Amino acid sequence: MKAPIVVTTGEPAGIGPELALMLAARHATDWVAIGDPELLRARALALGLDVEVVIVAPGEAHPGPRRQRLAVWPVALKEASEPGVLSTANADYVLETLDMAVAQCLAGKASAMVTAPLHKGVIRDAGHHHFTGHTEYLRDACGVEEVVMMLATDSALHGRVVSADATTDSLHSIPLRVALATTHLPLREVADALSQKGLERVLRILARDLTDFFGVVSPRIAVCGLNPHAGEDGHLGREEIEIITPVLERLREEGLALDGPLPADTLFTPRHLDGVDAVLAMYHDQGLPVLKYSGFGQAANITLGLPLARTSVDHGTALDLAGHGTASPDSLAVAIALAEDMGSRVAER
Ligand SMILES: NC(=O)C1=CN([C@@H]2O[C@H](COP(=O)(O)OP(=O)(O)OC[C@H]3O[C@@H](n4cnc5c(N)ncnc54)[C@H](O)[C@@H]3O)[C@@H](O)[C@H]2O)C=CC1
Ligand SMILES: NCC(=O)COP(=O)(O)O
Repeated sequence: MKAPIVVTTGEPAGIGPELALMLAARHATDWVAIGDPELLRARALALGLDVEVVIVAPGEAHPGPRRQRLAVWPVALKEASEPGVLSTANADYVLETLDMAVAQCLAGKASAMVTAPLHKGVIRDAGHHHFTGHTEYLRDACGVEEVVMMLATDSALHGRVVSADATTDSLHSIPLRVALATTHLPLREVADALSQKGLERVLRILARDLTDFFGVVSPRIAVCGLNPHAGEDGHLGREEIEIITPVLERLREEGLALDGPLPADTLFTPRHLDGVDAVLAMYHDQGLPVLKYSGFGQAANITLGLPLARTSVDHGTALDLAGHGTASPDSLAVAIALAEDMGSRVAER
């Protein structure tokens, strides 16, 4: 029996639980949700979604795909949850769903994990002061030194090369993969967090996983500078000269195809993206606004460098929409489809 993909349902006050239910209402699903079955039943009832929530023992196989049925490996809420209302009491519940997913993936009982959004702030407020996101939590849970966050628009999930039509003047038609050199940290700490060693590790993971998971044989990666105009020859910052360029030169000697460091403002234009397989941005809000402008709601977030396959949605908890049934489940569907593909490739390597 094939191990199922598991979908952690995320922050119980957010849209995660209802997105899982919406997909189960529309399609015959063969993945297993991890979360509180009573929460899911209550949300289904409130939203008028005709979905039977079936409890399965953790690690056990899916009972078989059928539309309007959602299989769940149960984790109990710490207290009842209202849509849109955060509670620190349920932070440990959210983390327990992740721990179950990791343990079952590493034990071979799950083939990949997909995460619905959690709320980073409420988990920190609950006392997990070092928590910054799934990406870093999974890195530590899996005991690896470095991981890479990459988001990809749906159209960039498969196929060899991100090929921009040079005559296109809109980003909307361009498949994009955007990876980050740093993830969740205050902007004022970004420059200090960049190092030659870290950047080299990130580029090696990115190049390897573009090949392993996306079938790109010799990936070409465009690397952003950190500073305006990529530092303007040192007049607007020295990170390009002291950190980024030496790493790129070293890795080019090994045969990696790396462009840059390039000014980030013009890198994200059709001509510069032509033939590029992924962009490496130096920080979260340098790269992700472009990705989201290009394909918000139709993209997936992938953690590269883990010993398991993990994908996620491209959005957050959307507390403003929770409980209304109006949020789009499309990104979750994209993330699940990608996890299917990645899961089989992780098993091969
Ligand atoms: N993978 C994850 O667990 C992620 C978690 N977050 C967390 O989510 C929380 C809220 O973050 P925000 O920055 O407010 O971003 P957000 O994505 O939750 O909301 C931004 C805007 O997008 C809308 N939106 C989000 N998802 C949507 C969907 N599926 N369909 C339609 N509209 C949607 C929201 O209504 C809101 O107007 C934060 O704690 C953040 O850290 C954010 C991104 C990813
Ligand atoms: N904006 C993407 C993001 O914050 C993803 O966070 P996470 O998957 O590490 O929780």
